[in-house]
Amino acid sequence: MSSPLLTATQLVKNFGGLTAVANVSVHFDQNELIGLIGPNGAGKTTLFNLLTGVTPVSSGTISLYTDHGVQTLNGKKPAQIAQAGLSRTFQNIRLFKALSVRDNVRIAMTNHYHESFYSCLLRTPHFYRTEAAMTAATQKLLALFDLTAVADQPAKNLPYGVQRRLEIVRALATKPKLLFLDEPAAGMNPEETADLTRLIRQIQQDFHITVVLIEHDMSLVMNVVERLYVLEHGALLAEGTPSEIQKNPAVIKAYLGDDA
Ligand SMILES: Nc1ncnc2c1ncn2[C@@H]1O[C@H](COP(=O)(O)OP(=O)(O)OP(=O)(O)O)[C@@H](O)[C@H]1O
Repeated sequence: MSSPLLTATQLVKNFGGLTAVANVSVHFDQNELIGLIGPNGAGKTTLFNLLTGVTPVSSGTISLYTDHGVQTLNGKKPAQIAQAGLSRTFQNIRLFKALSVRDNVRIAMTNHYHESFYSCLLRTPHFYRTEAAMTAATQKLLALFDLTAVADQPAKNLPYGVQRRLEIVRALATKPKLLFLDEPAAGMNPEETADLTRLIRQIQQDFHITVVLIEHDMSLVMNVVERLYVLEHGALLAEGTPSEIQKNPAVIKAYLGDDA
């Protein structure tokens, strides 16, 4: 029996007269790999923005199941939501381009390692223990995702597909329970997309977290996810396994068209 991780109930987002998300309810269980698909402008990124606190909801509730009971995420800031265990990547790459690969990962980690101002200033034993723990955790992540050889290079020197991989590693460095990936394969060549498919599976196996993926590349989505939500015009059109979605007449009509 799967355990719930996050539920969002009747989410609405209005931008002036436009309803970008219309009464959408979704639930994500622990260790699930979920896809979110839909035509351009369907409301997928807006839904991610609502769930991660980037955009406030017009109405609806977002609840996170934790070891200490159910926590509502409504009204929380992105940093508080990240602290609660939700992490994400964006459609456009957002790295510190001039910093090294290692520093990009290390900075993402600082949210998780708490050090007081005085501890930093006075260089207490606790400060050195935290520094050592961050160095070890950074090295482990870089090794796991095949980035050790480029650890000292500025992020901007990496090929596009590797920059995207680094973004995912940065999101993982915050130790999330739930990872949102917004079109991770956008702009990738077939070889990079195949690498990404392996990477997403590896994250599932090694980190035991829930991954929610927005993706236009149907072969990637259908290959990787266990369950899918389909949005159209801001509303939920369908939910099901990849094979159920591929057979769903409403989805075929609205979205998959001749590709189904
Ligand atoms: N900040 C905003 N202000 C006004 N309208 C917005 C804003 N953000 C999104 N929208 C509108 O909301 C609708 C949904 O946009 P959204 O980006 O969520 O769609 P999407 O499914 O992610 O599309 P795509 O696949 O093209 O990325 C669109 O009509 C978009 O123009």
